[in-house]
Amino acid sequence: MPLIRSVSKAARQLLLTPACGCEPLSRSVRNISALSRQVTSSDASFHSISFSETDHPKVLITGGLGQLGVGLATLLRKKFGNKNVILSDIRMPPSHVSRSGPFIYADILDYKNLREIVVNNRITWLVHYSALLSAVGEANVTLARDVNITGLHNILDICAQHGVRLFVPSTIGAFGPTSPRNPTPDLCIQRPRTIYGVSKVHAELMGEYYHHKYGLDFRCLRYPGIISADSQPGGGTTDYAVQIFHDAVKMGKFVCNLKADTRLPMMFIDDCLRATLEVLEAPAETLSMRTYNINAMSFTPEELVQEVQKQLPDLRVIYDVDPIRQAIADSWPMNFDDSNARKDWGWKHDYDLPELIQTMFSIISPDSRLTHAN
Ligand SMILES: NC(=O)c1ccc[n+]([C@@H]2O[C@H](COP(=O)([O-])OP(=O)(O)OC[C@H]3O[C@@H](n4cnc5c(N)ncnc54)[C@H](O)[C@@H]3O)[C@@H](O)[C@H]2O)c1
Ligand SMILES: C[C@@H](O)[C@H](N)C(=O)O
Repeated sequence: MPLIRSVSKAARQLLLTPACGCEPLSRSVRNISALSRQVTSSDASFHSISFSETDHPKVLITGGLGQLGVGLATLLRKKFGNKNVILSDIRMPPSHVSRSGPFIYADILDYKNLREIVVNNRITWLVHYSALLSAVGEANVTLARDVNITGLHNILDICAQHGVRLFVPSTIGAFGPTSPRNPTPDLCIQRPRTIYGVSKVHAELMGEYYHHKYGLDFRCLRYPGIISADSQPGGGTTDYAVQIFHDAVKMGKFVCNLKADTRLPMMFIDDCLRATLEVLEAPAETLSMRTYNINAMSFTPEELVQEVQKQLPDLRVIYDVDPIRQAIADSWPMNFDDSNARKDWGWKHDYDLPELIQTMFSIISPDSRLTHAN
């Protein structure tokens, strides 16, 4: 069985080189042959991997041209070196992204191409950011199902077969109207009402199942709505909390598509990306779970407007509620309980609402423009 031999060799190397950050593969060596996707013996010799050449992980980020990927690549490249972090997406990278480090075309629905990229680049960590977000997903359920569920299956199989540590973000959207909403704990009823939420619960459960069954080193954080100054959100329900800063500065006017009293958990991007690196680096024995809530702040549009108006008192706000986004927001947590993340691997946010406002306005000046990754 050449596949078993090559995986056993990789497992031995992993055990000898813990600095690569990968968990022992003993369980996956026992179980990997049970993986549903058939791997031929010629594939198996192609898979032969060694992590002993480097102390740094070799990272692939899928869906890397969205709101979060470029920022994460910048953070990881500072720590692990430019050539060790590859951004990928199906869109054309803007020139500043191409110049900043390796970029590769990768469609997560193309299993063979994805596997080739992982193998040829000796990937040891994969951050799976490709997804259709909540509002865009409701507008195109079939595509959301393909990208968020079929795409995830490709990622899971490839990572399990090649001993790759896998990070998949989940979301406040993985909860639904029957979940406790204030606060929402890690373990409770999850019955989301969006294809986005359904696909994220599926990702959480499949990742945890592959961890237990095949030893996949799966790590998952449920992000709140993420607020960034220099990258554009990709079509979610929490997008208003980014847009308000730009519209306030450029136009002095903001049209809010959620009701004034809609409370949602939110986080500044720097906290989100640091949490991602921290959980990826956390020793496996500190992780009592594989899927954690992380939290920072929680506010309503009205509260955010009040804070923004302290900086720009002339800002005018109109509420023009989008019923689809409002129904989604009304089914999501108002506050997140992230006590397990704080206890297990020391999670601590840096940005509350005042620091967020100060930082956003220090980046977005009247002369600034949103950086469009597309
Ligand atoms: N931004 C947030 O507020 C937030 C909150 C919670 C969770 N998340 C999760 O974090 C991840 C990244 O979020 P984001 O805001 O950067 O998303 P985004 O929508 O901005 O970017 C997603 C990227 O996926 C890419 N993509 C789509 N189809 C693809 C395919 N077939 N193959 C490869 N790539 C494909 C898109 O081109 C896009 O660049 C997502 O999984 C999202 O669910 C984000
Ligand atoms: C919350 C998160 O998953 C995303 N920003 C959305 O609103 O869809």
